[in-house]
Parts: sequence; structure tokens; C-alpha cells
Amino acid sequence: MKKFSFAPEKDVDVIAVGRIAIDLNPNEIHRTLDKVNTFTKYVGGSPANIAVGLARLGKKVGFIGKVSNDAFGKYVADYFMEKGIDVSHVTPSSDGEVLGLTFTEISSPTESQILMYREGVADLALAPVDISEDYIKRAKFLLISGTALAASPSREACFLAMTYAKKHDTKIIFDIDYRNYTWKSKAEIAVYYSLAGQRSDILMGSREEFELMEMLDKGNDIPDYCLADNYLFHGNQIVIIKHGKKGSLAYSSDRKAYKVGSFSVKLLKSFGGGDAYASAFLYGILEGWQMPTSLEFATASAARVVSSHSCSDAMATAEEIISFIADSNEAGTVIEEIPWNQSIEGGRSCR
Ligand SMILES: Nc1ncnc2c1ncn2[C@@H]1O[C@H](COP(=O)(O)OP(=O)(O)O)[C@@H](O)[C@H]1O
Ligand SMILES: O=C(O)C[C@@H](O)[C@H](O)C(=O)COP(=O)(O)O
Repeated sequence: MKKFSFAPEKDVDVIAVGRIAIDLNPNEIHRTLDKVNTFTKYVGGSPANIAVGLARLGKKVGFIGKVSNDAFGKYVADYFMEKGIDVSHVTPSSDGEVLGLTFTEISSPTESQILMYREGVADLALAPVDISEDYIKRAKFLLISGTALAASPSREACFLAMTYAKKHDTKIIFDIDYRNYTWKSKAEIAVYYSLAGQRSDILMGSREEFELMEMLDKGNDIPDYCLADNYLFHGNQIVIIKHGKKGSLAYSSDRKAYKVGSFSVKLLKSFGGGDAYASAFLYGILEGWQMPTSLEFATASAARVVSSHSCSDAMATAEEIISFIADSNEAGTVIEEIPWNQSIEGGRSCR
């Protein structure tokens, strides 16, 4: 696949836009939330986790977002600074908006859910006035996280950020990132997700998130490659469709398709894999690696995080991921190049 190239004046690897929140993960596991007494606090929020993952991998990361004007807002901003993430465009909300809270429920060795408190959150107060063209111009990649499209003015802020990115050849990664809060209808979800997906250069999401973007009924048998084709047609270089423990499928504009398995780990929580995957995959792309190497690296990072208690704190260095791969039984076996129309569902035609 043609490698991405960037003007030398682009001195920031990735600028992420969207929510910084707090994860409260249970210290008592394999029980429902009502039976949990204590939690461990971590920085959370999908785009924040991805930013932390990239910073942990040594990339130069910026962030555009709004946080609460209180101790929690200071906590997340301080954590970002400690990780080396630029916070010059992370600003406190002005009308009392709060930081989102995500309670993870680890109800059994195989089941986990999240309960999010997102009423009046600061991240959705991000407005076009907060988007700096000069800042975005410096970035190789702009990461847009789908939940930031769930309400105005954050929605307009994201589309303005994408306009600036297009103007200055900053490549756009759209991580679909669906959370069933704030959205008013399935039609609204599909409109805004597909608008963003048609403007991106790298598009990633779970199968369920692609189905929401395409307004497809659950359980439909449209093959993944058909979903990918639609967005490659609109200019994406890479489309990745994630399938949980089964792994993922990746499609590139040079018509190469990859079926990616997963590494065997002891699952603790099924959350965090996507954020680790996104940060490690993007690291590989920034390093100029070929798709299979980036996909394996991403899959390994994801496996580490779903077997960890945290998401942000569990993000790994490149050395940790490489040694995880070396120590695993699946090294070199998780990636398979497949014929374009032989996705996980088989060789069915698109329509
Ligand atoms: N149980 C698991 N064991 C190992 N890897 C996993 C497991 N669940 C997810 N992963 C990895 O994390 C990636 C993303 O997980 P997924 O649940 O599909 O996305 P998201 O976390 O964004 O919802 C998967 O493609 C896979 O590589
Ligand atoms: O996205 C959130 O606000 C919660 C995250 O911090 C949490 O770690 C999580 O759900 C990760 O999501 P995933 O990587 O998409 O599974």
C-alpha cells in the first residue's frame, strides 16, 4: 500500500479531537455493579485513550477538547501532560459542564458492560471557536472520534476540524466509536457517521458501528468488503472492521484485504481493545510499516489491554508489544491476506 507522506513542517504526529473522561473500573470483579464497593479511577474516553497509547509509543500527540472546570478536569489535563500530550488546546468548560464518567461492570469472566454518565458533559461543549486551523495544519493525522458528532456544537467543531485538515493535507482518521448516549435517532447517527466516514483517509470501527453508519438491520449478511468498498470509493486509503475476539478485517485502496485473528489472552474486560488497536495501528502507519506488520502490532496491543484492568494506563511501549508478540504462540499467524470478496462472511456478492 502507498505509504502516507507528509510535509516536513508537520511537527505533530496526531491531534485527537473529542472526549476526555474518567473510567471507574471495579476492584471487585465478576459481580454486577450494585455489588461493587470500590473502583479504580483512570483517565478514559476513547480518543483520550488513543492519544495516551500513541504518546506511550513515543509519538508527538496533541488534543483538542473541553474538560470540566474542577479537580477532575485538572486531573485529566495533568495526566496528559505527564504522558507528554500537548494540552494547549484542552480547555476548561465555562458553563459548569462536567467530565463524563464511565463505570465498567465486569459481571463474569466473559461478560462486561459499561454505564456512562454523560448528562451535561464538557466534551460535547467543544465549539468551532475552539478549533485552531494553525494547530491542525501542524498535524500529520487528525483523529475524529464518532461520539463527538452526537450533539452540537461539538459536531460542528469536528466538521470544521476536518475542513481544516483537508485544506492542509492533514490525513483524517475517523474512529466510529459509538456510544448509545445523546444521539436522537438512528437516522441522525447514520447521517453524521457516514458524512465523516466519507471524508476520512483511514476509517475504523466495529462491525456493529459500520451497520449503524449504513442503517443496516442487525444480523444482516452484507459482507464486510461491501461496506469497505463504499468508503474506499469515497477516498479512504484504509478501512478496518473490527469483530471483537474474532479479530478484524482490513482493506486498503490498493485492493488488498487482510483477515486478522487475535492473540490468546485471559480476558478481564472486553473494553479498551479498540483504542489500543487504533493507537498501535496508527503508530505502524506513522513508522511506514506495511499493513500486515501494523495490523499484527495493533492486534497485540489490543490483546494486552483487554486482559488489563485499565485502558489508558495499560497502553504499552513498542518494546512491550514486540515482546508480547515474540512470547505468544500466535506470532506470525494472526494475519492472512485474503481474496477481496472472501471476508469473514464468505464470498457473497454485495447486493
Ligand atoms: N477477547 C479478546 N481476546 C483477544 N483480543 C481481543 C479480544 N476482544 C477484542 N480483542 C482485540 O481488540 C480488537 C478490538 O476489539 P473490538 O471489541 O472489536 O473493538 P472495540 O473495542 O472498539 O469495540 C479486536 O479486533 C481484537 O484484535
Ligand atoms: O469511551 C469511553 O468513554 C470509555 C473508555 O474510556 C473505555 O475504556 C472503553 O469503553 C474503551 O472503549 P473501546 O476501546 O471502544 O472498547
